[in-house]
Amino acid sequence: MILKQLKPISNLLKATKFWQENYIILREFKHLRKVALLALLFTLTAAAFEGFGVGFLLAFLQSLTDPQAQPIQTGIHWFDVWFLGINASNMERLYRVSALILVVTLLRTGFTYLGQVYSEIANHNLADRIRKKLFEQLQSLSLRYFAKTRSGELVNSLTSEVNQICHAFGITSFLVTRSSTLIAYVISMLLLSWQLTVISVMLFGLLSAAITTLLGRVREASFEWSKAGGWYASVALEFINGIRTVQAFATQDFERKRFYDASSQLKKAAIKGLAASASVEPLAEGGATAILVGILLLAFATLIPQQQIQPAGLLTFLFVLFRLMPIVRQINGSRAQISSFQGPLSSIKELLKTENKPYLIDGKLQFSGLERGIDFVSVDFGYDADNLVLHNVTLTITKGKTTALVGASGAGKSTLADLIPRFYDPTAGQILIDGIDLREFEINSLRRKLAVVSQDTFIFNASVRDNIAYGTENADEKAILTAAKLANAWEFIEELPEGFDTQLGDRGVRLSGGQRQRIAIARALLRDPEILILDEATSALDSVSERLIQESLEKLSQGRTVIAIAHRLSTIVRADKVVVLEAGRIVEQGQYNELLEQRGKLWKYHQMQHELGQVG
Ligand SMILES: Nc1ncnc2c1ncn2[C@@H]1O[C@H](COP(=O)(O)OP(=O)(O)OP(=O)(O)O)[C@@H](O)[C@H]1O
Repeated sequence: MILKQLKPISNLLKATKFWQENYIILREFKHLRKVALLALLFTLTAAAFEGFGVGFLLAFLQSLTDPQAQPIQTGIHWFDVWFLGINASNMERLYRVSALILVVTLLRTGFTYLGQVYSEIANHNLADRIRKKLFEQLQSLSLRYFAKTRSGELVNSLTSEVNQICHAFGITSFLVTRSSTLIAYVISMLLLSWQLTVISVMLFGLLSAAITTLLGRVREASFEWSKAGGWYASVALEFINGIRTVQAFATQDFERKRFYDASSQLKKAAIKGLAASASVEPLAEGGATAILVGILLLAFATLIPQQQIQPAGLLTFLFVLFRLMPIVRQINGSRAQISSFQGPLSSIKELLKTENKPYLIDGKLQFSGLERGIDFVSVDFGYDADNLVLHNVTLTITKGKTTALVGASGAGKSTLADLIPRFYDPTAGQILIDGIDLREFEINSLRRKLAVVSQDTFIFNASVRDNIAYGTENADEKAILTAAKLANAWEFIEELPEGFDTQLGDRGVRLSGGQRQRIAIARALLRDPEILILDEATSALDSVSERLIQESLEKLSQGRTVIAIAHRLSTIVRADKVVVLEAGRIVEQGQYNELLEQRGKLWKYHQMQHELGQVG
């Protein structure tokens, strides 16, 4: 009901520049409107009590300074008789008004507390919603986006910048609280002396304009600060993730310099931002004090001699003005803080925007299984528009057969394989599954039938069991054990301190390359995929590990459609089809022995590896 009546106000708000610039975040308030409205209601009630308090204070001061004067009245008869005691003695009035001041103060502080609590609830709910929105956004983006964006910047936005935004909205609601108190005070001041109020408002207006100029500098500094924060997080993350390489290449000094530079830049940007933001409050306070003194002198020189204001009125006016000063200071301080959050706010808004990001548009068809095969028809692909990595690739991957991709490093083998789970979409041409364009299938229904095994499989910070069962819902213990055994992983899992319960990843045991691969194979076996993409390990494994992995891969491949990226030809001798890629083009395809007989590209690779002793 109330919400409907607020519609014209919300329409007006939507027309403002502020709304249009911050729409992407403000729209989240739609889900928090009840809490936000309660916060506003409590805040306004607290401000109203602040105004009543001033009125009662005037009555109190009048009883003290001028007992003979006509008592101050509200015009509400029962209230004036019962609460203000207009018919009672001066002492009695003093007691009643004192009690009223006490009650009003208690109510004011109570409502201020409720206002603050509810606005904090709104802020934290907002931060929670934004964090989840960012997560959804990142999950729906194509891998193209991640290839171009620094992970440190993303981590910085997801952690520190979201918190800063939450803080910014906390400050905004504080600003609303203080502004409504300010309005209550200005109304009380107007009732006490409109002349003094007009002069005060004009002077404070001038002060505010001066401060606004200063806030421009704060805003600018905040952008630099946010940029430096993102860069620092990137450097820190790279240093931690690359610690092995750093140590192996003895590049500690280089990394130290990079880290120190990023940290110093962050320090400089932070100091610059804070110095600009901190200069606002002293300026506001100095200006406000000068205004207060000026008004005091003016009142004594003109209004009191002309009897335009009584001493009790002037005292109350000055009391209000005195209480107003910290409020004006706080309002300006909050404005400065809000300006300093413009940098993070703009990063988050940028991240939430949808129009400038690559998405994979989901299809509608459910993929229920492969019937014939996958066809690449004149497929071109480039990570960026003017740099094609695959050129005119036409290829058939037949159901139940193994298709091996061979070629020099950088030829485009992994890129070609990445198009099948739709990590990327072709720049031109089509990929057909049983004659239907891949893009028509719902992505997850397709990916559920597919598994990728590569050496850089991500091991999660979880138990061995959970790592194997990752991506397979409701996997039972027996199936996990069978998968681990078939993948030849059980032997080393058994040796781990807590077997299946051993924690892996960040905080747990680190696995060797071969062990990681066997976990990946077990994960894929449990998933029981129809289509299997095998990206063979490039690093040399010892002959025992290699034999174990080869053996488990053969078990995994049985009865499935396999796309194998091979570096050592020995692993694909038995493939049904071999596709040779060179600089993104298919240069040969056919059966292994037939291609060897043609003495073309595959034969050359074969010869080279034969010399190295990698094929028989
Ligand atoms: N995320 C990416 N962003 C931009 N370019 C990329 C990306 N990944 C790969 N490339 C480029 O695409 C080309 C093909 O790379 P791809 O990884 O497909 O080759 P590959 O044949 O699998 O190589 P390798 O055998 O070394 O794994 C390379 O020139 C590479 O630099």
